Parts: sequence; C-alpha cells; structure tokens
Amino acid sequence: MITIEHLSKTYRKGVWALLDISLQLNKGMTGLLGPNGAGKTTLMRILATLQEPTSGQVSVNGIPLSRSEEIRSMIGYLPQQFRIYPQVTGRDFLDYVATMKGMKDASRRRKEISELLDLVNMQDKADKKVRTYSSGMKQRIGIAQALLGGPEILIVDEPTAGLDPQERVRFRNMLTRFSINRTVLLSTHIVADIESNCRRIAVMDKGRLVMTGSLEELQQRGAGLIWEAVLDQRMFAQADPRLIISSKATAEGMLCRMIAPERPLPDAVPVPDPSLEEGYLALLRGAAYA
Ligand SMILES: Nc1ncnc2c1ncn2[C@@H]1O[C@H](COP(=O)(O)OP(=O)(O)OP(=O)(O)O)[C@@H](O)[C@H]1O
Repeated sequence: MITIEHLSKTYRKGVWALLDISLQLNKGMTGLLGPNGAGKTTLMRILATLQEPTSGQVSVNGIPLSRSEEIRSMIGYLPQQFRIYPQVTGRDFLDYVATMKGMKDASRRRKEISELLDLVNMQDKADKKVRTYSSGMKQRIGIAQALLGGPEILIVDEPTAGLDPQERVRFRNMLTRFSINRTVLLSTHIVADIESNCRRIAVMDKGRLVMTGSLEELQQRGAGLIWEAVLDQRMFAQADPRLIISSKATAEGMLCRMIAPERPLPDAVPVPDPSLEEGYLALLRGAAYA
C-alpha cells in the first residue's frame, strides 16, 4: 500500500508540478489519468525515489521514501522513455539489470529471467537482438525488467504510447494479469487505456488531483453537460471548436456531440449516457464552468 500525503513539487519558483497531492494506492490497478504536463511523471518518479518532493510525505507499506534502498526493492518502475541498447539480446539486457539490482547468484538470475520471459510472452524472442524488436516487444522487456526481484508494486508511465492497437490490447491484458496480486499504478492520457482494466482511477490536471474514484464516477461527471445535434456544413464550420468533442458525417449533416453547461444550440438534445471519455473531458473543463 502506498500512502501519499500533501505531496508537492516545484521545479522552478512559483511553478508547481505537483500541488498538495494526497492519495492512497491499494492492491489492484489504479489508473492515473491526466493531460500532458499534469504531473503524472513527476509523481511516479518521486514514488520510484528518482526525484525528491519539495514537501509532503510518502510511505510504502509504512516505510518512508527516505529509506530508498528498501523502497526500491519493493517497487518496479517502467519509465515513459524506456530505452534498451539495441545491440544486446533481451535476455542479456535482463541479466544486466538483474546484476545491477544486486542479484549475485547467476543460476537464480537465469531462472528468474526465464520465468519473467514466459510471463511477458517473450521467451521465443529473448535471444534476438533488441534492434529487431517491435515497440510492443521492447515494452514487454521493459515490464520484465521492472518485475525483476519480485517487487509487489509496479509503476508504469504511459506504457502504450507508440504501440499499435493490437499491441496496446495485449499490453493492457498483461498488466491486468499482473495486478491481481500487486499494486499497479498506470499513467496515461488515453481514457481507453484504463477503461477495461482499472477499478480505481485518479485524475490529475495542472499538478492537482482533481478526482479519485471509480470509472462510473468519472463517467457521471459528464451528466447534464453533453449534448447532441445535427449541424449543417456552415454551422459546423462556424462552431466554437472547444464546443464540439466528436462528430460523424450522416446524410442529414454532421452529427455532433458537444460539451457545454447549458444547451448550446436550440436543436441540441441532452445525451442521457455520456461515455467515460466525455466524463473525463467534462471533469477537465469543470473549472471553466464553475
Ligand atoms: N525537469 C524539469 N524542470 C522543469 N520543469 C519540469 C521538469 N519536469 C517536468 N516539469 C514541468 O512539470 C510539470 C509536470 O510535468 P510531468 O512531466 O510530470 O507531467 P506529465 O503529466 O507526466 O506529462 P506528460 O504526459 O507530457 O509526460 C510540467 O509543467 C512540466 O513542464
């Protein structure tokens, strides 16, 4: 369990990458959702003990972040820009990381690496050079390196960026399997990444935690704010681009979904069941409507 209390971080005077974040992360997968620059990477790097907060406390199973050696043995981290030297094989790379993590016994290393390669379904490619891997395969090796040493907590920063749709689905399913007995924190700015596999979500925006709760609660944030109307070409071209959140060409014109605190056009009808994505957009726009 990770307990975060009043965590703040500033890189430059007056600009807060994190502002008074309090959050508890339990077993299972939590989705950390937020637009670019929300502070997700900063939060994850602090949890992985790679950066120090400006103020606030974090403990992992009761142990403070200042005991970084112990924390690192409990946490596996896959950074956003995960790079592997292209000339080595996946297996050799994992062996290198395991050695760096202090796993001295070569036969135990071999056994654990083999088990992890099975887990991420990379056993058959493990002896090929990394330069021959797809983005998805590199990410799977990335997860394997994060899991070396059997950490009970896994922190994964935007892992699906750059993956094709099939690899995305495979990767999400793999994370879901891992989260059964572990605490997993998955950051993303793509709602679909958390839709199928996160029971709990935390949404950040401009360094603040703007919501924690279930997917249903996020979806509900769109209630009363999403509208639908058919716009002809002229109306569509003239509409405020912030108003329209999706559109579909139909025989009658452009069928548009709009986001607004009040009926935006005389013909607009309220959407009774906004999607999760619409709930997320409504939440992010919330401050603008207040
Ligand atoms: N090393 C740094 N020096 C100065 N400012 C930084 C630094 N790293 C991040 N920031 C700023 O802190 C804020 C949060 O950035 P962060 O990378 O944590 O957000 P993020 O939610 O992970 O965004 P992204 O999805 O784009 O990675 C941004 O305003 C960013 O410009």
